[in-house]
Amino acid sequence: MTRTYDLIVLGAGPVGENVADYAHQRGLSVVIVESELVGGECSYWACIPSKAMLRPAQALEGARRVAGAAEAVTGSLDAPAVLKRRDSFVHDWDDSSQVEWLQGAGIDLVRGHGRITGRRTVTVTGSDGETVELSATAAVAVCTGSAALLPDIPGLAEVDPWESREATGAKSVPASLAIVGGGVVAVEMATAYAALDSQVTLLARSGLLGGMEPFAGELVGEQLERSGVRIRRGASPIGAKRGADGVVLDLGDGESVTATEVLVATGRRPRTDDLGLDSVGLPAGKWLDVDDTLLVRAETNEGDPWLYAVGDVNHRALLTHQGKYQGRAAGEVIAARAQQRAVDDGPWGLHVATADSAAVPQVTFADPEVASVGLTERAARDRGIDVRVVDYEIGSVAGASLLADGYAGRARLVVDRQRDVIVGATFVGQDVAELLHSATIAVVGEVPLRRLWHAVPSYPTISEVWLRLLETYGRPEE
Ligand SMILES: Cc1cc2nc3c(=O)[nH]c(=O)nc-3n(C[C@H](O)[C@H](O)[C@H](O)COP(=O)(O)OP(=O)(O)OC[C@H]3O[C@@H](n4cnc5c(N)ncnc54)[C@H](O)[C@@H]3O)c2cc1C
Ligand SMILES: NC(=O)c1ccc[n+]([C@@H]2O[C@H](COP(=O)([O-])OP(=O)(O)OC[C@H]3O[C@@H](n4cnc5c(N)ncnc54)[C@H](O)[C@@H]3O)[C@@H](O)[C@H]2O)c1
Repeated sequence: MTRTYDLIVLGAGPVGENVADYAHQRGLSVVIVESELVGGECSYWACIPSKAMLRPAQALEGARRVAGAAEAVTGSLDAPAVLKRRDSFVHDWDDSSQVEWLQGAGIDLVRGHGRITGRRTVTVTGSDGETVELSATAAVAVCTGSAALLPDIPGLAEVDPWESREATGAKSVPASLAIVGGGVVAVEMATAYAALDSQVTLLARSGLLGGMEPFAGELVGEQLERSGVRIRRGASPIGAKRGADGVVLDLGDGESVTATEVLVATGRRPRTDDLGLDSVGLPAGKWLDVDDTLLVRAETNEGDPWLYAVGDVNHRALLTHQGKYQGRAAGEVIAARAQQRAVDDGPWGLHVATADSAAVPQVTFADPEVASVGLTERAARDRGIDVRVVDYEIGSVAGASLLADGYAGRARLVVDRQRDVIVGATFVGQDVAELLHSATIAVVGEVPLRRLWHAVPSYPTISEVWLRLLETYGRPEE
């Protein structure tokens, strides 16, 4: 028998949960389909366990940088205790509390692998092979996320490399770890494992943290090297094999790297390969291209929109908070269209994810932290914006020097001169993560610099860097 709902959500990661919740709050009946754990990658194998592993290192380093406290720190991290605390944050990979939340929110759950079988229909195959047929009156939202992408390097798959799941879920710390990649996963895991006393080698083909302001990768790289990480810039393996001493990566220039384990952190692929997309004329294994209302741009939606893609799977911004933001818009717009209410789909409307292209915030939890929002200088210039950039050394701010002896960090504002507004901001330094939302509000709110002079930062906090940046930019003309 087919079960009918207004909305079927495929994937109960953070994004699917938000689509389901917001649509349900507007009166739609909703079923969510999950093949693994309710809470998704973020809760069990990504954001939460990685940050739980990084926080003890950050606390320890924080104390080491304050004379008086530093003398009280006599040892290194207790790896089993760090991993035990990580386990508590992922509830030992048990999703009962999140299932309880779904029940409380009035959302039905069907466990199993969902496949689209035609317009508004889905078949779910459970782990016992039993199937459940679902049909939607309004929409199907694909929120199936992404998985690690393994590059086509001869021998790599055969050495059973770690992907992000193994790195965030490890039960012990390998004596040495080679990391392929120089992006966020590579940098965060290098930080965590180096602090846990693993000998880490980073193979960063195109440097560190590409796509961010160049000084972010430079400052993070310098600190990683100070903490004992070997960084091989421009290096990428051309072959891999497992020997008696661990994995041997051939760098192709006569050199090789040997490590107990190798972590491959070279990006993501969409989880659309076994989703039945061909039944509605879409190719398998590709990112799903969407408009600002998260509606898939495809023939199947012409005249009768029903298929949405939200979160990582649409490749707009592979971040939990940004996917959840999309999820709120998608849940609302699906309900509005189902109830024939007006759709507010102009820029910054209730039913769109405008910030995806203008103001994506991200914190990389390395040492130093990298907190950025909006456009880098380069991206702003590429968009033809009349840009002026101001930089300031955060260590010169009283709040920063009190926070840590010898505080090192830098802030940058990217200003659109014509409109007198900030289009991008980057802060690199210890404990700058919580500073980021002020910049996000300035970018999204398009607050004129002239007005920002009236936003007075408290003394003595790191926020005073805002004032220093404005002073560096210059007081407005009368
Ligand atoms: C190591 C690591 C650390 C990260 N840290 C951060 C961070 O600190 N901050 C941040 O913002 N982002 C972080 N990210 C990114 C973040 O994890 C993703 O952006 C986020 O998980 C995307 O959410 P989602 O709901 O789109 O997908 P997912 O979280 O991947 O959830 C998708 C769900 O769909 C289910 N599913 C897939 N196919 C099917 C199917 N056919 N049927 C039924 N269910 C299906 C999956 O089992 C999964 O539960 C990190 C990523 C990694 C890899
Ligand atoms: N704190 C956070 O917000 C956080 C943390 C982790 C991950 N994430 C998200 O997860 C996503 C995935 O992160 P990621 O680090 O895996 O991907 P990424 O796209 O950020 O970085 C991939 C890196 O791998 C390198 N690379 C690609 N192919 C390679 C090859 N064949 N050989 C050597 N190097 C190669 C690239 O040059 C790049 O440096 C990101 O989009 C990120 O936003 C966010």
